[in-house]
Amino acid sequence: QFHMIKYEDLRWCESLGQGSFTRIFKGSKIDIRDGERHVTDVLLKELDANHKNCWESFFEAASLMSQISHKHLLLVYGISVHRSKNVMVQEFVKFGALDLFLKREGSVSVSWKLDVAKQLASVLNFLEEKNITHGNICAKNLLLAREGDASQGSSPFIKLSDPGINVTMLGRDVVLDRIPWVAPEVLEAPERLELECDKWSFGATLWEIFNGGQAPLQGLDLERKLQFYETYKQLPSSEWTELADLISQCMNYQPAFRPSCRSIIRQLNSLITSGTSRELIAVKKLQ
Ligand SMILES: N#Cc1ccc(Nc2nc(N)cc(-n3ccc(CO)n3)n2)cc1
Repeated sequence: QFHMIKYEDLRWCESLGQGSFTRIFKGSKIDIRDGERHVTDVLLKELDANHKNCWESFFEAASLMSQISHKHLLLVYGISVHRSKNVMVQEFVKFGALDLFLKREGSVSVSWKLDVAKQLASVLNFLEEKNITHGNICAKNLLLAREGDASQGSSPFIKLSDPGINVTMLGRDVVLDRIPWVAPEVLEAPERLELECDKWSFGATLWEIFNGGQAPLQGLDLERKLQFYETYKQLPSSEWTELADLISQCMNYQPAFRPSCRSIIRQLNSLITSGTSRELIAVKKLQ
């Protein structure tokens, strides 16, 4: 179910960092099509050799992404296996991960943030309709294909990345470190990863988007992160009550009480109307 790419058709360029058990590089792939040489920018995601036992899960995650297509789902060109290297070859998304962009950019408009949130909600709705759980929704896995520029009125465009190695394959500490993105019920039973888990993670990701890409509960050690769930805590709420309400609805400790994607999209639409007028009033006050 995968296009196999020949190792010799790939070129590695600079390293771009690492995820859990993976390293990512900018690269290029070379295709010869109708006698012409085509060079395409790609993102090469290498699975650490010492985690070879996860390679099925690594590729399974990617194959999920390549069996369905959606404008906000990252395109996976295929995989390349060569000696001890397992590599996933993805489309290179121009502006990289959203969390780093938000940290770098600092101030993007409320409508920019809501536009990104709505795009994420729409791809989650698409996955929900196919009864597919992503399992690793967070700002780091949202890639920015278009920056969008408020002054030019062009809007951002995001792509949801592959979920990476399945949470059932990860050690407990890695799962604990994913608090507060990982739904509480997944801690108890990782195999019970269900659609509702993505709603919880959506709430944590919305919090990131409206907090400048800062990681929620950053700096808490694993013990304190676990206590956060054991004492049913909520993330610090925004002054914007409607936004805070949506985040806490998504981050409901009872999975069944979390809103449907349609409800999330409806609530985002009403935030967009109230949010942009709030912003206009704020701007008028400044003038
Ligand atoms: N400076 C800079 C810069 C870095 C990366 C890209 N592009 C890109 N393309 C992808 N397909 C995936 C990713 N990822 C980044 C983190 C993860 C974790 O999942 N993925 N980055 C563009 C600019």
